[in-house]
Amino acid sequence: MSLLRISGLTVEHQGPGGTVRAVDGVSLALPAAGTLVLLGESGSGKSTVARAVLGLARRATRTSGSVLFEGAELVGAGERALGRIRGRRIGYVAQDPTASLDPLRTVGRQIAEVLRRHGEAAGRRAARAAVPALLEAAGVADPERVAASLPHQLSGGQRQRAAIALAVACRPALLVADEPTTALDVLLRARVLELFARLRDTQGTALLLVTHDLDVARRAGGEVAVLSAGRLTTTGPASQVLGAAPEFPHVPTSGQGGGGPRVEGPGGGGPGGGGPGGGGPRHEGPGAGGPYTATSSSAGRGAHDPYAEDPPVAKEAAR
Ligand SMILES: Nc1ncnc2c1ncn2[C@@H]1O[C@H](COP(=O)(O)OP(=O)(O)OP(=O)(O)O)[C@@H](O)[C@H]1O
Repeated sequence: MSLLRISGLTVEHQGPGGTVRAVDGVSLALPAAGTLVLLGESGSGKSTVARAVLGLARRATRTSGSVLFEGAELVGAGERALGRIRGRRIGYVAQDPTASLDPLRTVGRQIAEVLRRHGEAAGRRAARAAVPALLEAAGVADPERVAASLPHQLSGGQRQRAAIALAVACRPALLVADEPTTALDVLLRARVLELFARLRDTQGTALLLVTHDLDVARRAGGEVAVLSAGRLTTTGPASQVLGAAPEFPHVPTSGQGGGGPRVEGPGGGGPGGGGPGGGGPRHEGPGAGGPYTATSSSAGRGAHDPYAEDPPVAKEAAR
């Protein structure tokens, strides 16, 4: 039995301009301890699939099809049932780490609480003592200071790593990570991918990774599913779908279209420039080849904040 089996998932948003079919008949499977990368340009529907897995349907959204997680149907499930799964069996790292972190409590307190709630550490003192190692494993260089900080006192990269530590503190069976490395520099990006691989190897944590970045998709390994305008165009092992990874470190920078596998459009910025709705549309330059090619119609549609409407639920999901 697959840990996660998505069948014929279709999600439509009703807006003032009419109905947008963000996801159209997507079927995917992820085994326990597996890795599945959802790859696609901005607006292709990646985040919508991730939200459906978390049961984070928005108002004015119609979802059909099936999302089976550990044999339980999540499409149409009630908030109570979803609440038992989110933040316990499924950990969530959002594109924007501020959606996961409570702004009023220190990072250390938030992580310690998850550790206690999930029986990873007995008692307040043991939980607090376990926090720095968890932060360190998520790539935080000075874990004691970060644990004692409020989220706004941290840099964007530190916040993202703290959010990852929080999401994995409950030892979930599945980690859903939506562009978790977009705001990180290339070395931290590699460390986060290593962390995911270690979690898979040591705890059997499966990973559903959402990214627009070909390089991240290659390095994450596992299966890749390419989404374009809400539909799956290709699925298969990363090495087959995307070819071999270039030598590390490889830092795609500007939008000249030559050589590199990922090309930022003008204004897209380098690493760190791709926050929600930030920067220009991201797209592949000429010569990128492969199945992952942007269409100009969908590349410019990502200027919304995908979590703006439901921060409390997103926060709950990360606990
Ligand atoms: N609440 C909403 N109302 C209307 N349309 C929406 C809504 N949320 C998403 N969409 C549309 O659904 C499509 C898919 O959006 P989604 O956020 O899933 O894409 P994405 O591939 O994750 O993009 P990004 O990387 O920019 O987040 C886009 O066309 C988007 O504009």
